[in-house]
Amino acid sequence: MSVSADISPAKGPVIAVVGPSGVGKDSVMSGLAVADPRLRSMRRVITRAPDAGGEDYQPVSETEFEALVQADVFALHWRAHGLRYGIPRDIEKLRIGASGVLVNLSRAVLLQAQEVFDDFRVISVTADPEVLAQRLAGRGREDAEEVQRRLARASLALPDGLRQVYEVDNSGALCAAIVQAQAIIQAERA
Ligand SMILES: Nc1ncnc2c1ncn2[C@@H]1O[C@H](COP(=O)(O)OP(=O)(O)O)[C@@H](O)[C@H]1O
Ligand SMILES: O=P(O)(O)OC[C@H]1O[C@H](OP(=O)(O)OP(=O)(O)O)[C@H](O)[C@@H]1O
Repeated sequence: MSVSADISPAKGPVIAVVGPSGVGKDSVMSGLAVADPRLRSMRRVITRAPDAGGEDYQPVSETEFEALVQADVFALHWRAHGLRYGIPRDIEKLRIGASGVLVNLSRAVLLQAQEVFDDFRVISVTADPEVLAQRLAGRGREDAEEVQRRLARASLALPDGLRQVYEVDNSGALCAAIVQAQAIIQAERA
């Protein structure tokens, strides 16, 4: 009788990149993904207008989003900023053979995410409050009122009970934050 070895490729961790609006989550994620092609990025489903710019996302209507919820398509979904966001269960396929899958999550769903994903890490991106205000205004995706609403949510704390949380300060140059995040990911891999 022969015993066959398990040769299925390993699954990379789910790496949540979190922090206040405008802190640089999408910018850090893009920089990490460019530097390491084995690091994948999860495309989110969002009830946002299709032409809003910024991250690559799948735009859907409220009705379409609700149909996806009912069809149990999402591993995680939440509401914030008047929008609905979903992470399809397909994220598990993206993990196969990857060094990790980056995903932009709400700080409010992290404990749930820790239960859903068997290998889950959090990179918490921070920046000084005045820097946040400048970046949000400079990005130009939201109007002034929405920028104020987002700034009011900036200090939301991370939940207690997260097992693997690492902080990256993006108050300065973006490349410095990317280097910090790379060091964290590589140290965890070693
Ligand atoms: N370190 C940085 N220095 C200068 N501008 C930055 C830096 N990081 C991000 N930005 C800019 O700030 C804005 C918000 O960044 P973004 O990645 O969209 O943040 P988030 O995804 O956290 O909302 C964007 O216009 C981006 O180009
Ligand atoms: O609960 P919080 O941690 O405050 O996060 C709320 C939402 O804000 C971010 O969304 P989005 O990417 O649309 O906005 P951002 O790019 O301005 O951060 C994040 O991905 C969450 O969906």
